[in-house]
Amino acid sequence: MSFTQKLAQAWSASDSLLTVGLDPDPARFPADLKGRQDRIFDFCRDIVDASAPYASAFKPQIAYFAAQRAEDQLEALCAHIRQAHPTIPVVLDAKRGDIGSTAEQYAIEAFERYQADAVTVSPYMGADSVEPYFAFPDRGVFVLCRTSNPGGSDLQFLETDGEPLYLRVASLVADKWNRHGQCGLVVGATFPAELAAVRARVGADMPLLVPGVGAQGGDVLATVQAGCNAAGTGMLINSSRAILYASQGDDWRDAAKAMALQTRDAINAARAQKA
Ligand SMILES: O=c1ccn([C@@H]2O[C@H](COP(=O)(O)O)[C@@H](O)[C@H]2O)c(=O)[nH]1
Repeated sequence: MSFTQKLAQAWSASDSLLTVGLDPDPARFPADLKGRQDRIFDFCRDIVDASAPYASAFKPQIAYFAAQRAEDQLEALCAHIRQAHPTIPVVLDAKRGDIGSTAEQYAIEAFERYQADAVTVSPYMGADSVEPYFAFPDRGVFVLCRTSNPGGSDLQFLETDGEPLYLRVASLVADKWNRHGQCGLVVGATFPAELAAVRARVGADMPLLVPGVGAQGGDVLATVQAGCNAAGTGMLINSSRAILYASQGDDWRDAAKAMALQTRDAINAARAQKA
């Protein structure tokens, strides 16, 4: 089954557009995990299991694992999700971008080592830097377009031939790079007007990975109004820290579960309002 099919089934089966972001920061871990050797895996596994009923995707951010020399725990986590929650796709947030020969290695890392269903990449180095990912046509490739951070405007808003660069990226991906129907775009929830412009540019079918609700303050209703397609889907709305660190007390698993439910319900209330 392709990534796109798996994602469509996950949206439908879970009735959720929530992507739970996995950004494990040991400095913010609850006390009961202190001293455990595999605490990054243990923390993420329990978050995954608690939030899975409300999630249609998981998004581990690779830097949080690599910084702690915990890539083996990321491998184990991806294996756990495949085994315990096989219908929920894993989007590896790696934001890679390099020359083709190196990109081949990054693609192998994402799709063979971690067996991710999809990966995030930077478009900045152009077509040959993303081509190696397309050699895995059953996997998803999310290209950075209009990122959620304020500094994203430094380059993404530059005018090129009368339109901002992020819209050129959206057109390039939709018209040229999406030969296998496997591409998506990353567009921040913190910029709903640009999210609407991207949706209008790429049409209804392209999935948009949308970080920025929760800790970054993006508005859920504005996000859904701007980015959902007519079927009420089309987006992976990501929240990481707001769910992961909903509590640092003994109730952290229940608090994460409750926050995932609350976020899923807020998104669904906005979908109902849009319909
Ligand atoms: O434009 C982007 C692209 C990626 N991210 C990533 O999403 C999460 C957001 O975490 P929160 O705690 O929900 O703010 C994080 O992994 C970022 O690296 C993004 O924020 N913006």
